[in-house]
Amino acid sequence: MVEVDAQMPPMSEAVPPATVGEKPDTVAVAGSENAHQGSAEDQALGPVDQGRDESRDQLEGSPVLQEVLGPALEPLQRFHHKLVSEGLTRGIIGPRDASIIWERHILNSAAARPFLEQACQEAGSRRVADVGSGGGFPGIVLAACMPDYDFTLIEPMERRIEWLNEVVDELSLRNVHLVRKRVEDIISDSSQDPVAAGKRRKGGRKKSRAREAQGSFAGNSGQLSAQAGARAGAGQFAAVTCRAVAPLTKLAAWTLPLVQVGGQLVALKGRSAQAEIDKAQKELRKCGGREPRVVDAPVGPGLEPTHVVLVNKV
Ligand SMILES: C[S@@+](CC[C@H](N)C(=O)[O-])C[C@H]1O[C@@H](n2cnc3c(N)ncnc32)[C@H](O)[C@@H]1O
Repeated sequence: MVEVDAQMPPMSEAVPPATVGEKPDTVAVAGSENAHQGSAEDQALGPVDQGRDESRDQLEGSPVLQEVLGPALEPLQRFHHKLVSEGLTRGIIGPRDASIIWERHILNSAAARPFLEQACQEAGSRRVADVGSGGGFPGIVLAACMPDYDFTLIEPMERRIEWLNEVVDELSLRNVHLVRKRVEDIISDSSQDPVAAGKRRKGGRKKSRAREAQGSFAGNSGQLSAQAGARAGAGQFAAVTCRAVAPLTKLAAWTLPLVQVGGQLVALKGRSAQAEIDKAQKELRKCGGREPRVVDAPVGPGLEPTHVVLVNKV
């Protein structure tokens, strides 16, 4: 069993300075760039069992995978294979991740599914955004598990977008749109809020135009698509999910503006979830978040549950 704690490392380690012309990939976020000290996900998700066999996934061949993932198991096996064979060298997983990809990353991501289905049903839409998808957690896993839902994966780093685009093609996912932007830029570019719009103007049109030119990928096409970019904006999603991106004090403003009224934030979090909520009360309310709460999310039979923070948008 793996202890899962999706508490985020300090933002200085996690947020790439994404101005145009800069290479965000050179900033340590996750994977090989800081592999010598463990990936950001390693740091974010907590300690792992030191005595295990590092070369073989602990859940390989387990009936739990079929039971939890159902028809999504087949595409996710391909994702698992790609993570094992290329993930380390491409900076997607850390050196200690190979034996825990199923539980710590794939099943952990899939645990958000029932909460997203419920949120979408209540909001009357099937549009979901994953903010800071990294190597595809939870967005790729959820898109494979929920083929009738529309997923927009928001990720600013070029190298990760390239990886995600390959994954979308190799898994034949037809319900994924990739948007290469920082989420706060998406929000300010689409916001009707005069304060946010004012900030945008002050921030300079040049920079913002250039960022737009970075564009976005439409899933399963491998091509740039302006349409996919236009789909991501304030108030457009029934549910927004995320994992290991930022503390709730920051996530409030990075996620709730994307959620439509009547929708929900569904954030995968670690054991400090309640403490994060307590700290972020003011920020959550300011962004229209109500009734923040932590719920246990089953990961699979015999596996330790994870935690999900739910926040209603009013
Ligand atoms: C620690 S990684 C987590 C990745 C993935 N969610 C997971 O659980 O494995 C954080 C991710 O958030 C992305 N990120 C950081 N700042 C962001 C921002 N302002 N907008 C969108 N994504 C951001 C990073 O590029 C990185 O891929």
